[in-house]
Amino acid sequence: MSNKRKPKFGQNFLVDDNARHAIVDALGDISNRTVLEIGPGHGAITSLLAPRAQRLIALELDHSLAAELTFKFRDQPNVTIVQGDVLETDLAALIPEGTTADVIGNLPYYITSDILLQLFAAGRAGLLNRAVLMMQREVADRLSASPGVKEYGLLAATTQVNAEVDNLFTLPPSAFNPPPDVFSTVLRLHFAPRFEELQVDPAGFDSFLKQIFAQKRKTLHNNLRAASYDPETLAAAWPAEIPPQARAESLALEPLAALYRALAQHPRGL
Ligand SMILES: C[S@@+](CC[C@H](N)C(=O)[O-])C[C@H]1O[C@@H](n2cnc3c(N)ncnc32)[C@H](O)[C@@H]1O
Repeated sequence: MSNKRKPKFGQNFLVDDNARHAIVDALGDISNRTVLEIGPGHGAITSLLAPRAQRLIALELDHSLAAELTFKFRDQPNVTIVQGDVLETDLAALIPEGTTADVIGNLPYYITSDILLQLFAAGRAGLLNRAVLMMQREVADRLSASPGVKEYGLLAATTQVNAEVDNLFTLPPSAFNPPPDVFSTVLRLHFAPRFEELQVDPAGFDSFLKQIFAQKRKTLHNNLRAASYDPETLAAAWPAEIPPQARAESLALEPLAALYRALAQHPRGL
């Protein structure tokens, strides 16, 4: 079988010099930081990070690119190239104990959501401080959307309960070689899990968010009915601040957390 059409791991390499500087600058002072780079490719960002970071660990799935970078950075002892799948990598094992790391990456777009969930878990474990990530513009818009706008949904709520999000800048396809079909946006995340402040347990609130955002066209009430909450339980627990016909998409995290806490106190009928 020919290898010609084998999918190549979302490889669109950044060729815009201003953009690669802006991405690395967005991480701020990294002179005493451990930085994890996801998908270094040919090293467009890596070569700027190497002289700035105290320690740089770059995770690349593609064997030939990992070999190319290992050779390129062979004389820079603060740089480690790891060949492997980021999603199969235990990030904790890469970060010196008792410290936090920063993450940077022009992400392989086909696994953006999985990488984000992995980073949120590491953020909750207190392993990460901030991340500068490039992703497809539409996905970035969904992560950073506010309640009430059409892009707001499960991805925004999940992101914003784990991190503060800054939408930094957008690049056209021509910034890459080969050019992707989509525009790309760079976001900065500051990992700041809000579970304690919202008085919710992380795993339970995660599941609750999945239930209430399950069907966009349904009201919050009807999504909870579909998730097998009985009407009496919902009536007894419903906070006065949430209109009966509200959709989850129109509500901030605080009222959603209030509803979650109230439901947790009521026996749940089926
Ligand atoms: C969009 S390219 C970015 C390359 C380079 N950072 C740049 O800006 O030019 C994504 C990179 O992620 C790598 N990659 C894809 N899937 C990966 C995975 N599961 N784990 C680690 N790296 C991956 C690809 O091989 C590719 O080098």
